[in-house]
Amino acid sequence: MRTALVIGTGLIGTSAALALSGRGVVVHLADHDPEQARTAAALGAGTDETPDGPVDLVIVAAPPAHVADVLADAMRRGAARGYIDVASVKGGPRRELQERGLDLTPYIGTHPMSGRERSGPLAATGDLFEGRPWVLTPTGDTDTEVLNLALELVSHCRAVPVVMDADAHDRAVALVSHMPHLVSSMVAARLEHAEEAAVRLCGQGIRDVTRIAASDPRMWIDILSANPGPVADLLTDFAADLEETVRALRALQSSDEDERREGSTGIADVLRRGNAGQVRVPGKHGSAPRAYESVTVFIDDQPGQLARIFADAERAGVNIEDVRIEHATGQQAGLVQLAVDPKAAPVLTAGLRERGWAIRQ
Ligand SMILES: NC(=O)C1=CN([C@@H]2O[C@H](COP(=O)(O)OP(=O)(O)OC[C@H]3O[C@@H](n4cnc5c(N)ncnc54)[C@H](O)[C@@H]3O)[C@@H](O)[C@H]2O)C=CC1
Ligand SMILES: O=C(O)C(=O)Cc1ccc(O)cc1
Repeated sequence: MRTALVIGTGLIGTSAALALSGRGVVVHLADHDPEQARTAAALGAGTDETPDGPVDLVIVAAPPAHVADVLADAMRRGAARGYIDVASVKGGPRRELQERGLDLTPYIGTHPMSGRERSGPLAATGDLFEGRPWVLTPTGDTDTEVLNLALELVSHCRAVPVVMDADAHDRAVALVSHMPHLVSSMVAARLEHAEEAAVRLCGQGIRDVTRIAASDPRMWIDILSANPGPVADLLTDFAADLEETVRALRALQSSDEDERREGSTGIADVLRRGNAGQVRVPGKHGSAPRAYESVTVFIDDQPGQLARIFADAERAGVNIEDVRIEHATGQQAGLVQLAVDPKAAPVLTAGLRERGWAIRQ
């Protein structure tokens, strides 16, 4: 691929453009708000000048509700050899294009499974898609040359291509992204009017559960409007679980011992099923999940602390698989949790202690 045109230069479009530009592809940037394209160009994602002739690949990164319009317009004016979009839903845009009677052989619906809570070009990074799945939904009619262009894009972004049927994709993302997003929002919504004294106690658990609730509601209204059926089906099952759980908790309040036992069984059941689902979440690089052991180190909130811990871990010959930081409420201090291979945990603990670090037992 030598040239590309990104239409919609927000978070996703600009991130893809940065990755392509970094690999020597000439990238043109367009947005219905020219200021966004100018910003993306200023960040080094390409040029906001209109291409002279057809480019190799058009990448449409506008909100889902606009994708079919933007694609249809680009296809009608013969803007490229191949066309893709990156919208978070895949069935709707394809059907809309079909209804317009367009030749869909040069089109592939795609979806990079990577994002951030922030929108716009200023939130973009060229490494956003690294190691993440990038779903491609070609059909039997898709032009092979276009599939190759899409695969080249995925490879330039260092993402992992995953081929799926468009509707199967929409059911899958309802399960792993859209439904969890709403549940996160509903948990976070409980905090809106909560007392300050309660909110101050927030720890890592609620931070994890509510992180994605910080996202831009406009984008999520678009996403959910394009995939309402599968999400509503999943929330119906979720509501049944909620009802069961409330019933079990009420039973735990009973003075009757049998009822309390039943309540306890009900709660144990939901927690056990949660464990069984959680272990299916893929580990890093999309591999099968691995059980790591956590070594927790106390740090002061000062420059250079993390760099020193990492250097000391290297001296101990231990590979850090993952890392998270828990900030202590109201103190300039925190806890760094280093996830390591279980066999390496005692080695790391001893190595860090030797170099003066305080390790949580
Ligand atoms: N935000 C995320 O985490 C992810 C989003 N996506 C998908 O990527 C697409 C873009 O999302 P973001 O980059 O997050 O949004 P964004 O809000 O950061 O950027 C969207 C851009 O599209 C432009 N735009 C809107 N209507 C347009 C039109 N008719 N023609 C040209 N440009 C138009 C906007 O001005 C804006 O610059 C969406 O379809 C979304 O579903 C895919 C994966 C992850
Ligand atoms: O939901 C997730 O897993 C995210 O991390 C962010 C995200 C949001 C929207 C998408 O279309 C894809 C990914």
